[in-house]
Amino acid sequence: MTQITLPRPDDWHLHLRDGAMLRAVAPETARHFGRAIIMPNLVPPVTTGAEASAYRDRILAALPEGARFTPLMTLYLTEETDKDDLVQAHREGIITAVKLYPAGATTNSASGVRDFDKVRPVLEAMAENGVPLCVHGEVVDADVDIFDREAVFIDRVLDPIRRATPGLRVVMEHITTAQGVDYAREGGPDLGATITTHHLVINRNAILVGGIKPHYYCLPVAKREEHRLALRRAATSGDPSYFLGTDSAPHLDPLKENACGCAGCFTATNTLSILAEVFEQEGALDRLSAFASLNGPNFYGLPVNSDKVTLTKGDPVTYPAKIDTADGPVTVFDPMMPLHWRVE
Ligand SMILES: NC(=O)N[C@@H](CC(=O)O)C(=O)O
Ligand SMILES: [Zn+2]
Ligand SMILES: [Zn+2]
Repeated sequence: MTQITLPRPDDWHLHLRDGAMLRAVAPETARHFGRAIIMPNLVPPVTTGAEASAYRDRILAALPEGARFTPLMTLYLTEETDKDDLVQAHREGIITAVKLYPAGATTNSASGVRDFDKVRPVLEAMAENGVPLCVHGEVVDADVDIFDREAVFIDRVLDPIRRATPGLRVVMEHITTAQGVDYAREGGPDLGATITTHHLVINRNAILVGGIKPHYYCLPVAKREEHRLALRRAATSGDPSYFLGTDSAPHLDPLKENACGCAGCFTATNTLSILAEVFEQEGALDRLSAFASLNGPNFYGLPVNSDKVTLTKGDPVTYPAKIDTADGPVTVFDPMMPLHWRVE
């Protein structure tokens, strides 16, 4: 096969940031994707319907002329979240989902949830009103090894929340483990999971072998090879539980190449070429559309995009090593392999 055509893909987990960074990265996603779930972890976070609406306007203003890209907004869940404002923002179509960050788990998560009992009434209102909860699934307890934080979160936090809140629709964001893959598969129609592009490509060696490679550091941190292989089987299976959420998470290079570097891989620029390469390696090009274009809208109850994208196989594609923002450069994720699929 040298050409594939799919319904225009969507990105069900994306960081666009704000200001100069937003203006630089929004066109990178809008070039290939129809919609994206926009993460609310700005500083300060997007916590109210009014803030989500204003942020959506800033995103639309940052898009190139003629772009057909729809940002799907989220609210950042805090222990102070006003459930009436949340439900109203969802009814009015301002927000598509709500994001749960355990406090301290990742970039800009200090305002996240510490005591899960405090958000129980909000979660119940979300279940009643069909508002999906997107979850960064890692515990932050100092005694839990960073490579175990996702698996422990499933047992200690996620499973109890789901049992206590029947009907709550949950997306396990950026799963990185075989345990995440298994839990998502067995969770029924109210549970889905996003998988990033980079976790299909790298295992934890990418971060540490031959020196510290800050551009491969993200959260949840990449795990052992057996977990990467489980993610590849899941993503390429066609199973409706799994869909693409790139978690493209730009940080300025000086903040990554730093004694305390930020977590996040910036993959918006070359994601579709990487995915086509991965799916071809797995003999699953015919299932790329399920993962990138169909399963996400089906989970969220949205129509599949009506326009198409075509990828053509040929000589290795070129893409910039970095993109420029008015505040400095951002390194594009290097998949450490040639990419042969060009997006037309
Ligand atoms: N994935 C990351 O490593 N970083 C994300 C936050 C997140 O998605 O956890 C970011 O905002 O930079
Ligand atoms: Zn996260
Ligand atoms: Zn993220």
